[in-house]
Formats: sequence, C-alpha cells, structure tokens
Amino acid sequence: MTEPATSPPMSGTRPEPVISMRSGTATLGARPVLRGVDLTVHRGEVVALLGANGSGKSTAVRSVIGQVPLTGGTVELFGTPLRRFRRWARVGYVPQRTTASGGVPATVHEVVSSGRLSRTRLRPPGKADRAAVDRAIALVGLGDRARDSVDALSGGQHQRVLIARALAAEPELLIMDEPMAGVDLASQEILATTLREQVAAGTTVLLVLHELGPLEPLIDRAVVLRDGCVTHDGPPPEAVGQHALPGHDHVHPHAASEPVRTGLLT
Ligand SMILES: Nc1ncnc2c1ncn2[C@@H]1O[C@H](COP(=O)(O)OP(=O)(O)OP(=O)(O)O)[C@@H](O)[C@H]1O
Repeated sequence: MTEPATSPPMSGTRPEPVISMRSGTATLGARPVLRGVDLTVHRGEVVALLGANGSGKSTAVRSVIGQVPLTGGTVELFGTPLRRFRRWARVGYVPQRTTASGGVPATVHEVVSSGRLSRTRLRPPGKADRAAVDRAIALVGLGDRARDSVDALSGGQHQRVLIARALAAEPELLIMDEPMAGVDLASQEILATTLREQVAAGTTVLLVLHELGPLEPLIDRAVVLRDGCVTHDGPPPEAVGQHALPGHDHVHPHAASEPVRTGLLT
C-alpha cells in the first residue's frame, strides 16, 4: 500500500485538504470543459460547487474521483495523488440522478448493501456491516421500505436510496451531484437533515448545486464555475430573498421573454 494508514497531522491552523485539484483541465469530445480549475476542500468543510448548466460542475467532480481523466493539472485525495489512491471506502459518491436498479429488480436493502462492498470486499458481511446498512437506510427515512423494490419508489425516495448507498460505507468524504434535483419537498427535508447529521459527525462534503436552497445553512464555502473556470471561491453568496442565489433566473415584470440572471452567475 502506498498510502499512510492514517491521515497526516494537521499542518498549521488549517486542516489538511481532503480534495485538492490544481489547474485541472479536461476535454469531453473535442470540447474543453475544465480550463484550469483549482478546487480545494478541507477536512470538515462543506463546499458547494455552483454554476449555470454546462459550466463544468459534474465534470469537475467526476475528475476528482477519476471518472473523467484530466488532460492537465493534478488531483489529490487525502493527500495522495489520484493515480495512487486506493482507499475508496473513504469516499462516498452520489452521481447526478440516475436509476439505482438499472432494470434489474433490486430491493432498497440490496442497493444500499452494495454501497458497503468497498469495505467488505470479498469477505462476507459481518455484524458491523449489517448495522451500517440498516443505519444508512434509517437515516434517509426508508426503514419501512427496506424490502421493497426500488422500482416501486418515487424519484425522491430513489435519490434517498442512492444517498444511503453512499453512506453505507461510512465515508469521510461525501460528494453529491445535484442531490436535490427533481426531489419532492418531503424528501428534500429528509436529505437536508441527513446531511446535517453527517456534517455534525465530521464528514467532509462537496455538493454540486444549482442553487443553495434548503442546504444553504450548511454551506461553508461556495466555488462558482463559468465555462470551465472558477469565477468565485469564498463565502456563499448572500441570499436576498431568492434573487441573489446563483442560478436564479429572475424574470423582471417589464422583460419581454429573456430571463435576467442575477447573483454570481451574471
Ligand atoms: N460525453 C460528453 N461529450 C461531449 N461533451 C460533453 C459530454 N458530457 C458533457 N459534455 C459537455 O460538457 C459541458 C460541461 O458539462 P457538465 O455536465 O460538467 O456541466 P454541469 O455544470 O454539471 O451542467 P448541468 O448543471 O447541466 O449538469 C457541457 O457543455 C456538456 O454539454
């Protein structure tokens, strides 16, 4: 193993970076999608990655976990260069909403259990593994649906299953791509509560968001992308009603048809 078993001590007053992307560039097809992105997330931080559609948010987080190779720059996870990083149980990833079953009938319990595989590998699951799976299912409020097929769930419940799958490995770093997109209000509240509990327990979080919304109180720092470049890295934008939130399309009463973008995306 090339990595230390435990994290190195904190240097200075700042906790060590859990994610560190430096000058990241990436191309999809012939299109440059990331154009020199610096993205750092320190231990215990909750960082929101914001930006308009197509600005490169998903590509940035997919580069962080190695799903999209960088054409330039570097990524380190927990201080280890990505190409040498092996301890994936430390990382929970919830992709932009997809189906959890892929056409194969599976129960909530089965899907969430699959999230524990990064810890159990080839050994049979033990008591701690079963407890972690049950805990993750309960956390997202699906304790009474554990034996149901995921096909029978609503979109919001489906998203909760995907989050429980990520939490089953008890990750130190949780990366979620638009967790609130298309999720009903009741599920949004459950997700916000779940996330609050994870953050209180010390989990580091990187969230791709269209707007801060109900997660706003949890966010320590916002990084805004535009056309594959970072245009803001600092305190989350002030919410003045809903109008100052990034991504908000504000249609002025006098405007004919074009929405006027307000906030950091203008
Ligand atoms: N496989 C692909 N091949 C070519 N271009 C792609 C591919 N996937 C994404 N893109 C393009 O790359 C750009 C960045 O996409 P990305 O999904 O990272 O943006 P995003 O900020 O997450 O957007 P959204 O909010 O719509 O999810 C977009 O213009 C998108 O059309």
